[in-house]
Amino acid sequence: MIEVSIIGATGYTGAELLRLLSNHKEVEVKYITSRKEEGKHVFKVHPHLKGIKKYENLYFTNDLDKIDADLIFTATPHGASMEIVPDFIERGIKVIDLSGDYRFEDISLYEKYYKIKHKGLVDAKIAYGLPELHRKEIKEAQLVANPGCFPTGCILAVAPLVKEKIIEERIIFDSKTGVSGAGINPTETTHFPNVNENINPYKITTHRHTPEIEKELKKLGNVKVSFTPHLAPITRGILTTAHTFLVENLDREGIIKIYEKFYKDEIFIRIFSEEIPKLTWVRGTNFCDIGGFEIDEHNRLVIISAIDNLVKGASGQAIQNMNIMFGFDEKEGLFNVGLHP
Ligand SMILES: NC(=O)C1=CN([C@@H]2O[C@H](COP(=O)(O)OP(=O)(O)OC[C@H]3O[C@@H](n4cnc5c(N)ncnc54)[C@H](OP(=O)(O)O)[C@@H]3O)[C@@H](O)[C@H]2O)C=CC1
Ligand SMILES: CC(=O)N[C@@H](CCC(=O)OP(=O)(O)O)C(=O)O
Repeated sequence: MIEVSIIGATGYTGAELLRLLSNHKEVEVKYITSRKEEGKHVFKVHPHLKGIKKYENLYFTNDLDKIDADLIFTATPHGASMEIVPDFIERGIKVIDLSGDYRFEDISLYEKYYKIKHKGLVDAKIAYGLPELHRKEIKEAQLVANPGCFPTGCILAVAPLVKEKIIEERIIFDSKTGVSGAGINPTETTHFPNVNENINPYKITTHRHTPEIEKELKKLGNVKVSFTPHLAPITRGILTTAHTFLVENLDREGIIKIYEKFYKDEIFIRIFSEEIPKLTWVRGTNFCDIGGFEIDEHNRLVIISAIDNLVKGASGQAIQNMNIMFGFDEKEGLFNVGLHP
């Protein structure tokens, strides 16, 4: 049994950590933090958690100096995490950061896209927390940089193709996301009448997840990544359509075999050879469903992936990383089926 604490537990990913950890056999939640809800009981801020026995004595605190645990999740915005994480690292505590602050080995790339000055990486082993590609590093890390939601769906959709070098360098990702990806604070962009009955493209060529996807895929092979996100009138989920171009004449069955082999030991990757993945199949789950595998007459190979942005795209993946870091069963607290329909 380990103790964990959550910084930023009023937000969407913090709340999702609490929801998923309520079922985790190896974890007690010791501290949860908030600046604006200090002193309040967890059930007051998150009434959907009411009745969870292990949270009966859990109150929000804002005293970060007193926080300790075997592991701390920082579910805080980028820029805020780098102010908080170094102190925990110096105190020898393991940390999983859900923001983008520690995802880049090259800080100048971070600064270019996030448009903020980075305070510098910490003196500790840092792993990029995508278990399907970095399980060994995650196991040995003191700090895990949990991947971005879009990068999770995009990278997993094409990793086998890049590794096998059977596609051209250029890959185009078109992703549709649910509004919870934007966090708990409403904005003009997330205002209901602006979202409802619309599909709104945004940051069409400049989204900060583009370099994250590219630098990770470059570890597998040469790629040039183009990425465009769209806000869809749904609460959870990211559906990604990946457009790739085959360099040799391969058939659909051959491609599917490559995916099945690449992901054969991955419990959270489901390959669909016939059906096209749907967001409701993964809603509330840690699965990344992959399908499509159709090839047009110009050798364009289209792959579709579906994840829940709050689970495999954030808090579920963070718990999967925690399970790896502490040697727990990787499925613990995470193996459930989607809220379909
Ligand atoms: N939503 C998603 O689908 C995904 C989000 N992420 C990333 O995870 C992180 C959290 O996202 P999300 O939960 O959506 O964000 P929210 O805006 O919903 O929540 C952020 C939380 O962080 C706390 N917080 C904000 N600033 C500070 C600060 N300076 N110091 C301490 N606490 C602070 C806030 O709590 P309070 O105001 O109560 O103090 C708030 O509850 C972000 O970096 C985000 O980019 C990653 C993948 C997916
Ligand atoms: C709908 C929406 O606004 N989504 C967010 C993704 C948030 C996120 O996951 O950010 P990080 O993974 O980088 O922390 C966006 O496009 O900025």
